[in-house]
Amino acid sequence: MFVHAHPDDESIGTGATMAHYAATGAHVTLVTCTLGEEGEIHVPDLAQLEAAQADQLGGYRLTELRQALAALGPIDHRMLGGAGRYRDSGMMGTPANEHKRAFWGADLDEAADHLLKIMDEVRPQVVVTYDPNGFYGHPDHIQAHRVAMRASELAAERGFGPAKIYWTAMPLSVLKAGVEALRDSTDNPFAAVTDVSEFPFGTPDEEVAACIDGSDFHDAKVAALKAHATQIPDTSWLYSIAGNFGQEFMGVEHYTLAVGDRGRGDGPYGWETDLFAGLPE
Ligand SMILES: CC(=O)N[C@H]1[C@@H](O[C@@H]2[C@H](O)[C@H](O)[C@@H](O)[C@H](O)[C@H]2O)O[C@H](CO)[C@@H](O)[C@@H]1O
Ligand SMILES: [Zn+2]
Repeated sequence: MFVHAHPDDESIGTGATMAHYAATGAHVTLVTCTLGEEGEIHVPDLAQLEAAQADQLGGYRLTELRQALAALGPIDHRMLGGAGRYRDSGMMGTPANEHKRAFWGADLDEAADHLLKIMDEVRPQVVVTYDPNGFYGHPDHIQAHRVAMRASELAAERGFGPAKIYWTAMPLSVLKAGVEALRDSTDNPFAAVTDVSEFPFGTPDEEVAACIDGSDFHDAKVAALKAHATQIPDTSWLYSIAGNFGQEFMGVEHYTLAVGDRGRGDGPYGWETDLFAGLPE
């Protein structure tokens, strides 16, 4: 089960992992917490859907999300509390944080109860969400982390908690390699970056627990990103990295292990190659 904040996060952060496990026949559930109503719009013809005008972007992003999931494989998709229950809170400190339905202001136990109901039905062995900083500090990502962890705690009290909980992560070695790979690129989005510590994310390699190689699903992930056209323009840094550093960046996704026991792993830090490592077959 993947718990994500907005339509597009599932593809950007865990698209290759989701496609990998969907292809193995695992039951992959995605829970999306908001419709992304406050997002930018990189498709000029749709500019008037923005929150300040028609305020229809959320509904449109749900169609983008469904198209993205079709590219990733059979995915059981749920909206937390039903579509429209929680609203995209906007970037930290913006007025949208105060909207009466903003996810950032949601009652934690009420939101966790919505997720608990899905967990009781699906009984996930593994849950994937963000770290306490929401990977990069977005309020909806931080709240998604809190709701996922609270629901998992309540599920465990009821005897159906997940055996393992992972948080998305970007190893510093991969960040460094990505910045280096783009250094001579004409459209280097990170040209101003002098040190990877400037990024709001990045995990020391020794703290990473799992590296899921979904390179076989690189194209599926790119197709899913393309589906999110209002958020990810063709000029996005995501694609420039794909061109210069694609397989490693786009097809391989990393995680820290927040709950559960690590299974057998590879390499200098014993990174698991399977999120189900160590669980009974
Ligand atoms: C990947 C992700 O979480 N995207 C969020 C994020 O989008 C950012 C936002 O539009 C910001 O204004 C841009 O400068 C930045 O480039 C975007 O990544 O926040 C949006 C508003 O909450 C959200 O809709 C989007 O899914
Ligand atoms: Zn997001």
